[in-house]
Amino acid sequence: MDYFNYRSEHLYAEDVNINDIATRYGTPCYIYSRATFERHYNAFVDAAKAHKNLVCYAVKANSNIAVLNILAKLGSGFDIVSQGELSRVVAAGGDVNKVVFSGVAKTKQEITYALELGIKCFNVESIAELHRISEIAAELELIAPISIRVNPDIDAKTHPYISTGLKENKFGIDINQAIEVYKTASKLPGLSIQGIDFHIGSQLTEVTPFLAALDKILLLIEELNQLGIKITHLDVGGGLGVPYQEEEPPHPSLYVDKINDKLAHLPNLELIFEPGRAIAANAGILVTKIEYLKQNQDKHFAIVDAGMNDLLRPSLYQAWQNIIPVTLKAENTAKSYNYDIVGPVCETGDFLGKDRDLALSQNELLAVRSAGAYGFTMSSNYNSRPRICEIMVDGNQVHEIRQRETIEQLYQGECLLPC
Ligand SMILES: Cc1ncc(COP(=O)(O)O)c(C=O)c1O
Ligand SMILES: N[C@@H](CCCC[NH3+])C(=O)O
Repeated sequence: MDYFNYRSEHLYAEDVNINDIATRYGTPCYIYSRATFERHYNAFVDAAKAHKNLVCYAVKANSNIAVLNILAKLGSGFDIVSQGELSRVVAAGGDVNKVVFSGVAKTKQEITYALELGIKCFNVESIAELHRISEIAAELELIAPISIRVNPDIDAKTHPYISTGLKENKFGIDINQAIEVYKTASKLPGLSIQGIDFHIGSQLTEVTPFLAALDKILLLIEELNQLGIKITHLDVGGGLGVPYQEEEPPHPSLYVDKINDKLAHLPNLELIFEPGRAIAANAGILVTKIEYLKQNQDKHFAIVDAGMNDLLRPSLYQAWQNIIPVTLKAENTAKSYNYDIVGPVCETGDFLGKDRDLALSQNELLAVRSAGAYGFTMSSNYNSRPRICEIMVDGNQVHEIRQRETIEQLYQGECLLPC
């Protein structure tokens, strides 16, 4: 089921014509579907019912507080990686008791903030971090709930930049050191061992790497048990992929089922999922206008008003995202060419898509699909371009959930030298 559909020749988000949104709010803009966020979140929760579970949405995928609020209302927990993300969860009315804190570089300030708020768990990524958390907790006379993020050295078979579970990646603690680290944790003041976690990468299109990692982690849990170190939750991270092009990732229910199958002998272990992309990617599109069409030799360019600063994935990972017209043309009204869809930024790598066979005209609108995750959150002001607005469609209602930045906001906080 898709909440972005054509009705006659016009693309709609739920019950709203995309052209109407673009006319009212301008382009480029991100447009999200509330029903899609809810459906994707519920797919995880419904599937996970067989086991005690908590879905902690990965805030980095799409951190708009309206998105977080929609998920919080459904009971979601959150996976965060910074004080900024945690503040967003609080601003969105999220439950801090359902927050897990990942990330390799947690600062003293961030740890203190999270500890005082009373988050569910720190996912610890190094021995040095473990000591830092212990010292801060002891000083504040608080107990920090912790989990060790284990790096299981498993190939996630995804893009190298978004693979996180190999021993050469900076994430987590080497699986061979994990037992020693748990032993240390059990002796340090201010810590309460709660769980074990792993996250092997993003945009995984098969379950096999997850299950291979899980096998290694289950052996570790057994070893911990024998040492008398009890854990109450297992956090399997995020990483489930989505279909951008021809990928066929498993449906969340299949993925969750396969994980549940492996945990049948551990009914009291709470299972935590940290999906980001699988919830947010296909809940959003990026709408952009063609400013100019241009032909150099045999090359056709459609130069659009959105660039790599608005959607970085194609430039950074050579990621393919579908690009479709917002209004379908009657056949034979425009000639189709092989286009590179490029942005306004002064970089050769500034493109949204390459080699797309499309019949295009100046000023028409295009929609880049699957842009709800790692779209706005990775955007920047490069080339002094204001960040664009975000719109949430809810049935036939349209809400501007983030205003387009103004030109003045670009240099807010900057100042001239006194002379
Ligand atoms: C620790 C952690 N959890 C969850 C996620 C979310 O991943 P995804 O969006 O692929 O589900 C990430 C990002 O890769 C992550 O680093
Ligand atoms: N930003 C990446 C995913 C990285 C996930 C964070 N560990 C993407 O757009 O695919």
